[in-house]
Amino acid sequence: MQRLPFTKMHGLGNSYIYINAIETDMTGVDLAELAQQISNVNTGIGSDGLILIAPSEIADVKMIMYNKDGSEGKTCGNGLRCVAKYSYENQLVTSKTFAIETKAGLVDAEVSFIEDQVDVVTINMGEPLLNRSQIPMLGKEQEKIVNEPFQIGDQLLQLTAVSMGNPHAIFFVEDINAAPLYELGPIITNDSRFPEGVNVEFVEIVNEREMNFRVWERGSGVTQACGTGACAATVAAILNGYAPKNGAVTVHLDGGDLEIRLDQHNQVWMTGAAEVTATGTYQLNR
Ligand SMILES: N[C@H](CCC[C@H](N)C(=O)O)C(=O)O
Repeated sequence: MQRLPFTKMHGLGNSYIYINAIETDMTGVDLAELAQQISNVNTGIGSDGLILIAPSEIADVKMIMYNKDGSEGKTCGNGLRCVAKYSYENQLVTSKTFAIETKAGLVDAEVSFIEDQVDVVTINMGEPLLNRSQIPMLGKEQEKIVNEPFQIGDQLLQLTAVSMGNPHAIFFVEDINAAPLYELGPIITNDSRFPEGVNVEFVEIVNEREMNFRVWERGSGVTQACGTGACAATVAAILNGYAPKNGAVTVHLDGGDLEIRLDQHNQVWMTGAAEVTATGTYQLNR
């Protein structure tokens, strides 16, 4: 019976079970299966998925991320903030700025403190990808998908698609509380026009500096927050003229607020909280 030390952490309620794979040998463990098991709120610990903090040859640490359904994600904004917090507080890194490797590439993290605890983390999430082939999305229309008609069943929506290393379909609505999140989220996330699936976001513009946001995540369903989604939604708002370029936007997610900024070098910066919920040991092979 293998016992796995874990830390449960969340970014605005978007929680994952984190395993330090630098100290715990995960060789031979089926990570997709483990993600499904450990995420189960009844027979597991309960989370939106599994994240390993692993050795990296090109950065200070590596994040390996799985959604609740066992699908592997290429990157995860809330996960990156928690990986940064854990890495600093557990001496995996010594500087307060360091690099994290993901399947979508390298990101730079900076941790800031209240007393000796990491309270807020800023991540440079890199450059948004806008071309149809980069999302990826099928179709022969124009390369960038900005306010494009998107027929789903008997409803015609306006789609803006952005990749932050993972795919996001953003729909602007008048009232976030009336957004068809549970009706259309599970349908759009598996729509064949997105060959790798897609994270689905509904966004209500409050003003040019604020937006309300809800998400149906690829592989996890409705979560309390989605960091890459908040980045993608901010880029989409700028593309549609709802927010100023190089502006800072406060994104109000179900679980709290993220500060997102697109700088003059086309880099997307995300700042927000990262919190530890619990530590313990998980019994594998049950
Ligand atoms: N479901 C996403 C990964 C997690 C993203 C989200 N939790 C975040 O904070 O960015 C995907 O399959 O692309």
